[in-house]
Amino acid sequence: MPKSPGNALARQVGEHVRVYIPDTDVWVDGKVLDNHAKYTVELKTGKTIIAPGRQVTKPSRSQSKSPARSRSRSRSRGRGKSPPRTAKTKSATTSPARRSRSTSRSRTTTIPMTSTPAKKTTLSETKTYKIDKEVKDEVRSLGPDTPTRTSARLAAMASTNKQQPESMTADIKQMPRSEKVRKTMQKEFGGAFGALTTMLMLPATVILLYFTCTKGKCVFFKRPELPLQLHAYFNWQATAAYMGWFVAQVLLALLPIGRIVQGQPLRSGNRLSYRLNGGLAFVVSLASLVVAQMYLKYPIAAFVYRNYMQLACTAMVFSTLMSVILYLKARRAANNALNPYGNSGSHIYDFFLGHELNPRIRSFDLKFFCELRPGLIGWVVINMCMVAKDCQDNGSPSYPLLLVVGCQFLYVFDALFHEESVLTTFDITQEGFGWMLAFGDLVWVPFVYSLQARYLLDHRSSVHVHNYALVAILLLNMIGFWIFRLANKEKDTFRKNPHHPSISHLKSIATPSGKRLLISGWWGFVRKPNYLGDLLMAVAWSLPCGFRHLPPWFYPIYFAVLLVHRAIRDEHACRQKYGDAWDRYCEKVKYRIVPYVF
Ligand SMILES: NC(=O)C1=CN([C@@H]2O[C@H](COP(=O)(O)OP(=O)(O)OC[C@H]3O[C@@H](n4cnc5c(N)ncnc54)[C@H](OP(=O)(O)O)[C@@H]3O)[C@@H](O)[C@H]2O)C=CC1
Ligand SMILES: CC(C)=CCC[C@@H](C)[C@H]1CC=C2C3=C(CC[C@@]21C)[C@@]1(C)CC[C@H](O)C(C)(C)[C@@H]1CC3
Repeated sequence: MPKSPGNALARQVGEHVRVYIPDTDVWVDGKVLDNHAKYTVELKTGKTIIAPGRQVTKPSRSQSKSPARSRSRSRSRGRGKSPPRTAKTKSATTSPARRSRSTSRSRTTTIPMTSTPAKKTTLSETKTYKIDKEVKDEVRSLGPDTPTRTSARLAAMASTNKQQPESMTADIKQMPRSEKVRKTMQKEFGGAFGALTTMLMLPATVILLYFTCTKGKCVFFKRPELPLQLHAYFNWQATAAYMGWFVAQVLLALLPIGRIVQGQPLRSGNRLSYRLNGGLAFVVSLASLVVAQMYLKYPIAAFVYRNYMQLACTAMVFSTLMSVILYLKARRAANNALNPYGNSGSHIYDFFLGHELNPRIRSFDLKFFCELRPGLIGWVVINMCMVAKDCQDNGSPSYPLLLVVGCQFLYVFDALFHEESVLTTFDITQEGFGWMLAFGDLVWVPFVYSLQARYLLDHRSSVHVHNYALVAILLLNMIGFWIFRLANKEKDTFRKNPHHPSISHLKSIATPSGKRLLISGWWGFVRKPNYLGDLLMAVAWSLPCGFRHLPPWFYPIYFAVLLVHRAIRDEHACRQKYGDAWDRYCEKVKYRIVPYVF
């Protein structure tokens, strides 16, 4: 590169240039402020950046390659062959995750930036290129302070690209196209033995919780008297009712009403489409049951109360059968559809964790459906049946019961009306659909999460909570809900469109995968702010039950254990995905869920 007299570099002060930022894998526009030894460039965001000559070019020059790549290619094949307005990405990382993929195949993703097909941005991965550490650190340290790392042009397009917001996630993303799913080497949950034990323990817990805490008694530690007759666990009415409920939910989900959106990119590079009509299913299901109970006089509440255990047992058998079918189906699925964490070769372990990631029957996504419909709506139905039963037995429902049912109604209503957010959660993007999730969705959620409501009905006479205390509990629930909702919304919006105006002020860091991590806002407060909000709500739902008995506190205790374990699992997955960028995030945001505690 020709140098100006003295120590000055070729690009003049005041000249508009483009700077290549290694860790971000993008070029950014800026203006030269100083050109001695290294360039000092002012970016459009107002920040300045110090970069060596090899990272700075004229805007007109093709940015289709990283500087190192460009130089080495130009020697052999001539330079600047790619069309202008493209950004070639590369990795300058030394993360273990990255190193392990040392083959560094070149991959290309084409992103529609506007409605004009000619204007496309091409991102692809090139081989690792070395950059002197001092400069890399300088550039890297600028990262967090630079809210928008692509050029202003990309950012402007992104924020106006309303038709295809999801396409914008790809401009910072390198999607592995046809990577083979690796064998699961490290097993979680204690491997096959742990999986088998869990599959026996969880149904036993559902049964024990029911029989140890019913009307008139609630003794968790005493040996329960379990009935030995089959009809205490199964009857045809309950089986028919459960199957009717499930089929009704499938039919509602299949209604050709509601937006179709795309999920996060899969390993194959594709995205799955999902129809969003959970809100409709929720309203229609509840309205139909209310009409049937109140106007048609079907004794639904009494039936659900009386057949609680039989309904739960039917759901257990059903979810287990479904998991067997899912496992058999998964064994015939394409390799890149498999769950990398449930591909160990052990039948028990893979059956438990889910061998396939997103099993579908045509366009009907079974995991997405089960996560939100039969179990979650079923939970509200059971709760409402407890309220109706309380009215029938006592003339009106108690305030503590109304409070708990109201708070949980809000939680489920929120999930169904923000159905799209679920597409960026751990369950949908990374968890296979096996026994654990099927049982969790179809049995655990409706029949364990409704425990507080059933307790408040069965022990109405022994629960006394002052109205002021109820107001304080409501407040706690709303604070939890507020944190939960905002945190989930922040991450969800960021994942769908990192340039969205509502989150453009948030700081984030680049990762070798091309995806960025939020490090300010809620995700800069703790690493799992959504879990914090959820836990506060869990406590608020048990407080109205008082402290006389343990079973109504089962939910927050289990939930704390689940979330701590889940946070650790997710961190492990994130460390694999994001390498040392994840460690930098952990250094910056020290606590996972509760500041100064965990
Ligand atoms: N009621 C219940 O029983 C349960 C409720 N929940 C709730 O479900 C919700 C979803 O939870 P869950 O799916 O476990 O986890 P998250 O919604 O927290 O999703 C985890 C993913 O978010 C991404 N991520 C993590 N940190 C950042 C960051 N700093 N910036 C951007 N993206 C980040 C990562 O995925 P990537 O980078 O690949 O996008 C990570 O794998 C939570 O609100 C939780 O409370 C969860 C379990 C049970
Ligand atoms: C013990 C056991 C069987 C564990 C399985 C865990 C499941 C019960 C939970 C895993 C993640 C869940 C989520 C929700 C419900 C519980 C399960 C299935 C969720 C649908 C609740 C409503 C929220 O708004 C949510 C949509 C964010 C959430 C997603 C995760």
